Amino acid sequence: MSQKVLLNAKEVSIILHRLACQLIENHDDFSETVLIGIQPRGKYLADRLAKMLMEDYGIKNIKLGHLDITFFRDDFRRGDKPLAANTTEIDFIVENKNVVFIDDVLYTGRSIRSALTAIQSFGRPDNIELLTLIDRRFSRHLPIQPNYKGRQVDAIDNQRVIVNWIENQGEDAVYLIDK
Ligand SMILES: O=P(O)(O)OC[C@H]1O[C@H](OP(=O)(O)OP(=O)(O)O)[C@H](O)[C@@H]1O
Ligand SMILES: O=c1cc[nH]c(=O)[nH]1
Repeated sequence: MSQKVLLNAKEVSIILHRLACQLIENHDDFSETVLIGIQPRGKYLADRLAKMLMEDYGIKNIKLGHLDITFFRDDFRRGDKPLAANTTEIDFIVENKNVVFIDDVLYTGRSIRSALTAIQSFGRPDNIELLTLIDRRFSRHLPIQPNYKGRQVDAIDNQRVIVNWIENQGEDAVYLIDK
């Protein structure tokens, strides 16, 4: 299996700081904004960005949640994937808020489509944006695009982008692998 490093730890760090600054540019003190990490892998990126916003940029009271999309996927009853639900943790109101979905990779857009349905149970946000570390462009099945992206990647269908975080894999790095 061949493997190529797309981003090393230093590059991930630079990109995370840029994304944090772009969020601040658009969301000011975040008083009307909530960050939602899409489970399972968007959680790591969302947690990291929230920590950075608070500790490195002095933003107080970031509202951070995690959204499980398992039962909202369009392949849910098809048996295409083993079922492994995660937790949803949203202990604030999303009604009339600016919601920022956060995920590590945007590929077909189907996960984000599921998230758009799942969030409806929590109210009607004013608007929803999408932040992704990796945008696999030219791969979309749905008209969904990121508002904030770390790096655009061209990859073919039998390749996969893998995002590792210190918190789960012991390193910050992004790889492109041949499946
Ligand atoms: O835009 P999409 O095609 O939905 O792919 C993006 C999703 O894929 C990954 O999750 P996961 O590995 O759980 O899902 P996957 O098996 O569909 O790639 C990743 O963390 C995104 O959530
Ligand atoms: O390359 C891809 C495609 C979907 N999801 C991932 O995590 N990586």
